[in-house]
Amino acid sequence: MGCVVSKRQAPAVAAEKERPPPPHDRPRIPSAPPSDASGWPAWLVAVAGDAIRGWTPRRADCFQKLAKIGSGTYSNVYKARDVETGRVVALKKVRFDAVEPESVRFMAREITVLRRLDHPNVIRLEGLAISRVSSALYLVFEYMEHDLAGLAAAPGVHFTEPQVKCYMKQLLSGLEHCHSRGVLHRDIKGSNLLLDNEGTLKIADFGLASTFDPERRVPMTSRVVTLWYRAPELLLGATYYGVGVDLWSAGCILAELLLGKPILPGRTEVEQLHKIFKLCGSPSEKYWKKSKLPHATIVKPKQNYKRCIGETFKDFPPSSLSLIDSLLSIEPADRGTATAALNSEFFATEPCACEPSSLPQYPPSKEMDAKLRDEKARRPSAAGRKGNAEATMPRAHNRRRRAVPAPEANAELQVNLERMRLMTRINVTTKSEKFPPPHQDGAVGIPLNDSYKGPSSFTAFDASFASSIFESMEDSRNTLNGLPDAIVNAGKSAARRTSKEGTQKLATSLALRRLVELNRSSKVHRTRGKELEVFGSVK
Ligand SMILES: Nc1ncnc2c1ncn2[C@@H]1O[C@H](COP(=O)(O)OP(=O)(O)OP(=O)(O)O)[C@@H](O)[C@H]1O
Repeated sequence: MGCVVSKRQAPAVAAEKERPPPPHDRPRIPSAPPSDASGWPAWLVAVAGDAIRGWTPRRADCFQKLAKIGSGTYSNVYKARDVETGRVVALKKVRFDAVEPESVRFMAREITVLRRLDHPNVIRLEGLAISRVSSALYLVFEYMEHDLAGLAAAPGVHFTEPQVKCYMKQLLSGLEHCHSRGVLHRDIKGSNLLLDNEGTLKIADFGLASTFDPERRVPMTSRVVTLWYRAPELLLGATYYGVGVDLWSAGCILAELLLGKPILPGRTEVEQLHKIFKLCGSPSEKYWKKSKLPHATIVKPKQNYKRCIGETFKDFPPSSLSLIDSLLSIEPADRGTATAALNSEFFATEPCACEPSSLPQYPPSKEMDAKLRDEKARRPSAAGRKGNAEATMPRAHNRRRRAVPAPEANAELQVNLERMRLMTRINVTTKSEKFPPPHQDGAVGIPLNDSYKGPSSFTAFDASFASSIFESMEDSRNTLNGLPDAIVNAGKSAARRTSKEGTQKLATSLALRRLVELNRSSKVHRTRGKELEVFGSVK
């Protein structure tokens, strides 16, 4: 039953001339002479020779940048034209530090993973380009017009059941391929599911992906996956996990497409777990005993919740409920596999999935477009500023909250911690904190909210952090179990103060709390090197 996924290519277009990138776009990495005739820089060959083996770099000036289309934690993405062929491509300029081998290795992991994959529902890495001027490295991808998050948030877009089936079928087919090639994506979410104008969905952004071997399990970091799509075992600190983490995210996406909004929009890791338990039921005593997960004693709810997926989603097509039910199993093994999901009743029941090519043609819609639309709507117009502000402000329900990637949220924490370190003169910097990047950071309970304006808004963030973290801690007192009372009390009283002294005390208490967290997560930091080592050896 169902449809065959279309494999059509994006059309080629005429060539234009290239402009050099502006100076502020250049990374601070030193330019290095090419190592050999192939043109790869020495720092890349030395550390990540495997990732580039057999490939020749393109020159960055073979591409004309047309527009910036995305900006992530580790990259800026541009729509560009290949001057030689005239094809429009996406150029992902990756951020890394060429003098830090671990940073280069982390960046190269995305390339190695992508080169393992070859499927119509997985983004294809077409090549790599190097700028001789700035030593920047670009990943060259086929260009995709939309992403699922942006499309779902576009005004007036509502997906029918055959459309949802069409998208889900493609997502699960892509995941089936990744898993069969030993790749865990570890960041499945709407903005990483790209769509072209032919209706083809491709899984993108393998920046957090990892290889795995089900026969030889090795510990991996639990600091992966954007919060709203993060499986409970990761929230509980699991370091041994498998395909279940991607299937959980796929279950969240399926329910989100049918509901029209995210189903588990938690603001902190504790709140996220709470939302999961309220929907999926509290884990059994057997689960807690068996799992021995690191954070289990800290976040185990006192109250017992009954599973209520059927009641919550009573308006969903009945055949979707058993698939959602299995994908959102607390026990990872009960989520099955992508293949089992593709064979589920949902896809065999009428109405069947539509053909990708029959999907409506949408105007370009990316999560970034939705973000810009929201920002524009939020800015009062000149008339509004003159006194009619209310008329120009979007109503809260018109604004769709977006998933903030966990790495971004933790990057915010990282920057603030750096400042706190300066203020408090407590030096807790370790190499493992610097690399792997901020998303590996081990803190719990960081508020993610719409008001986040980036790392520069220290004061505003400080205030919201102070109030919301302790409010949420009051809500779920379990967060504080395990932290010394002195730290908790210092943090609470500091949060109540608005004076300079109060801010410093808050900083001190948070830095101390951070020390406790670092101690707790040092195991994860240590396993990180192992993960990379194993990654290198799995072929
Ligand atoms: N091949 C592509 N075609 C069109 N747009 C793309 C393509 N690849 C990425 N983008 C856009 O750029 C954005 C950022 O890309 P990507 O997710 O790979 O980077 P990232 O730095 O890992 O981001 P994040 O931190 O949000 O996970 C995407 O959400 C998407 O909108």
